[in-house]
Amino acid sequence: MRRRYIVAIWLVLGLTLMTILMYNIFGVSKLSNMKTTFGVSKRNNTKTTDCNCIKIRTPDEPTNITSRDTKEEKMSTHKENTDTNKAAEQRHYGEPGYVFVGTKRMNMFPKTVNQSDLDFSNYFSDAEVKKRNLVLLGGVMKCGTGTMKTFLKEHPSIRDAVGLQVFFTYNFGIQWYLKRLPKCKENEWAFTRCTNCFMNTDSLSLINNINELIGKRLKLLFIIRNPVERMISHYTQLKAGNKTLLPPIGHWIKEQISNPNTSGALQKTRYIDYFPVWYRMVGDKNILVLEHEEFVNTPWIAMQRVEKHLGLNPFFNENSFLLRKAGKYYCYKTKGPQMEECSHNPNSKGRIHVDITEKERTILRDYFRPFNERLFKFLNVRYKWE
Ligand SMILES: Nc1ncnc2c1ncn2[C@@H]1O[C@H](COP(=O)(O)OS(=O)(=O)O)[C@@H](OP(=O)(O)O)[C@H]1O
Repeated sequence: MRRRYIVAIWLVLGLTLMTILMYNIFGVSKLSNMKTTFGVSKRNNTKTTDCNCIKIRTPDEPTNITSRDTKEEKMSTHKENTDTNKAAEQRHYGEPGYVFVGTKRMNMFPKTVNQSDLDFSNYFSDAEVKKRNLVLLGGVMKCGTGTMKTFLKEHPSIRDAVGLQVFFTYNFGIQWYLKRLPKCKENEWAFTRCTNCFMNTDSLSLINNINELIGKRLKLLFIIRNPVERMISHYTQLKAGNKTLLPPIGHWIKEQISNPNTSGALQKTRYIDYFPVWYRMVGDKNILVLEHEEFVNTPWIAMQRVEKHLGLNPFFNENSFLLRKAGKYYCYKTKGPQMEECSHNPNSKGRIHVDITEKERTILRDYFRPFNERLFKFLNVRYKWE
């Protein structure tokens, strides 16, 4: 009899334990939308009842979201543009989420978004939108864009559109961008950079739409660099972030050149493939292309070109910059308590490049020569890139 009681007690205990376990598993499966797909926190795809967040789709987001939402896509560690664009298609506001830019996990969603925020008129009137002057540094990655941003921010007529950096590669809906553009007075410019926009056709169409909305007040800025050096810089950056998987530079170059249409590194460096479409989009007078060597060696000349391009009052001159002893790069000069100082660490950007043989350099040089020739003709310049 006593034995039966003990068995019964064990049964009850067992059943309770099983129920708790089942409940937990069920609960977890309900929350499985917290898993990541395409590097996007799926929390943002859940309905109100599941996670207490609102599913928001802005009018200009693609409509095929639901079919994509159901797919369990494996998260890859390395996301180039194609993947990030796919990711953009299923992005929604809601609880904080994140995206992967390359392998970097970045927070991107505003913490709270009210349903009413969907109403465009909550932000600004049509007339106000037209007051946004935007200057976009559209690339190219590894050509000095970070330093250009540091310098430009010093100009009294430039307003940094902080929240926009890099995000033009994603389609969050046009309001998302417009909302983050600071209001500008007549002679002021909101500035942001988007180094990956250069060869991203989705960015291009998004930017084109924004340009239309702001009354074609968009000016574009690009910095380009000797393609061989840009490739080595690109590889050096990859190497710094991915020490094991990357082949030696010689192999990497061969790999890129045998897959020219899928190599993001080559695409970014074949400048002539993308400039015509940018020029067509904004017209010749709204686009300025600078060259890396000039920017590094005589930043005041490059910055004066930018001022002229934007119709700004002269602010930068040779005296605005400081080259520290044994330093490679100029910085913007400020007055410190005792002496002239740099507004930022000029060595915060710029890596020591990996070694590369002359033969490997020649392979790159030969590959890019015809593209460079076409570019020079297009831009009507000739850089010393050999
Ligand atoms: N102070 C200063 N002045 C002018 N130019 C500078 C400066 N610091 C860095 N650099 C150059 O910028 C290169 C990095 O380019 P980006 O800032 O576009 O890189 S990134 O795309 O944001 O990663 C960087 O490339 P690497 O040296 O190949 O790393 C430099 O050529």
